[in-house]
Amino acid sequence: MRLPPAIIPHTEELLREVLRFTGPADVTLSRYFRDNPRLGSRERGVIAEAVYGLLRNKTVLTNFAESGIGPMMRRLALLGLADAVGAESIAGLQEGEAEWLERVAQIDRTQLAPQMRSNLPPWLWDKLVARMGEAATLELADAMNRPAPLDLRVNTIKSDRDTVIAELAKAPVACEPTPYSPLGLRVFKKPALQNIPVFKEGAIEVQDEGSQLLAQIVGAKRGEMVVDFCAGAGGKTLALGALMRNTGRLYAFDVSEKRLAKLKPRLARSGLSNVHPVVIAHENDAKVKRLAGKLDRVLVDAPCSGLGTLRRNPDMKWRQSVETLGEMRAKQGSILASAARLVRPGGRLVYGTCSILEEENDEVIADFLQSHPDFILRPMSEVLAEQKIALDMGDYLKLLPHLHQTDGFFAAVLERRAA
Ligand SMILES: C[S@@+](CC[C@H](N)C(=O)[O-])C[C@H]1O[C@@H](n2cnc3c(N)ncnc32)[C@H](O)[C@@H]1O
Repeated sequence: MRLPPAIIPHTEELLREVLRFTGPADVTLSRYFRDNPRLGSRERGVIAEAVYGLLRNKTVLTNFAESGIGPMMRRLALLGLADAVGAESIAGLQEGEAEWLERVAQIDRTQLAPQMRSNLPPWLWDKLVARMGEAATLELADAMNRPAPLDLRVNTIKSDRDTVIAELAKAPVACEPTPYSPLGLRVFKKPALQNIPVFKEGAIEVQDEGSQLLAQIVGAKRGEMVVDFCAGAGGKTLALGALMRNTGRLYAFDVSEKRLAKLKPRLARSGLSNVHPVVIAHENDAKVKRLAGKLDRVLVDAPCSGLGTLRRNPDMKWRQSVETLGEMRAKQGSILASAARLVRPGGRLVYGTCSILEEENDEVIADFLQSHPDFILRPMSEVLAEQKIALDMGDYLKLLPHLHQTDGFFAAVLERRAA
């Protein structure tokens, strides 16, 4: 079925805003749809797919757009829409546009130069190729250019994985257990979860399998004192609280009151009562210092470039640069150093990011270990064995979309030497 012609100017206008990269694309999209309430759900879906497709394949599509006619933003909108729904579904094309889209559709994209095909910015392409070679970088880029499946985590305070699979089947939602996380389910079609009883009852939460694993390797146990230092909207906090069986004390710190506020309704659904959200002004806040040396486990899910989450946030690759990475790294080091003071002798500090870059990962840990001789690295292979997670890793957890079908994640487990 053909789409209404107004889809083209709407996509064009939205792209104009999104491609300024002044804020996250998903925020710009939500605002645009709020401001244009007459757009139906099908139209919104198509426009979003076109915009996200354009962000994913910007290098290739910008190159194709050069051969077209008419204003550049319209050409980009048409290419995004043609990739999303096929040129034959677009109504309101002007003279020559259908033929041009037909010519573009004939191009064999696998024959394009590797860097163009990767749709990565040159600085990122160069960095990844230097580390992993061209073939692996292309595989990684291809995997990051495909939308992520929907992963769920079963909340063991409320249910278990088998029960949830059976309950979802009634909805009906087909899913399968995730390969590595013992609590994960992968759903291939994206249902409206809000109306499904197991979601309303708090038995499931949306969480990428990689993110579930990061919470799992913290190894938080019943009755412990734990801090989630960068809790945000609480994805990992909720997983940690359940792993602690709703006992002990789990502090959820964040500098963003807005993000922590989003944790509240999730907490209410989860049935957890061991979580204490605390807004801090910065990583050296007095509220942090008061807990020095008292914690069994501290998780630092650090603010990062987000380059491991390109499947969901393809705009990140265009919003980051070598300069923003440098700023991020300084912040990460400072947060990790402050969080380390909370850990009791023998306690553990877990550092994680959703970045695939060594600058934000291995290098932050190397710097930390050099300046903190009272901490040692616990090899990830050992930590995973403790948690009975069948993943083959060395010193660190390094999850990659093309190898593990998760977002890109990094994690290191550090232990404070016993006094
Ligand atoms: C990767 S996100 C956390 C995601 C969250 N843990 C989850 O699983 O949903 C990083 C968080 O760090 C917070 N942050 C930034 N600077 C911080 C600081 N100095 N101290 C504590 N949190 C900080 C940000 O507000 C953001 O919510």
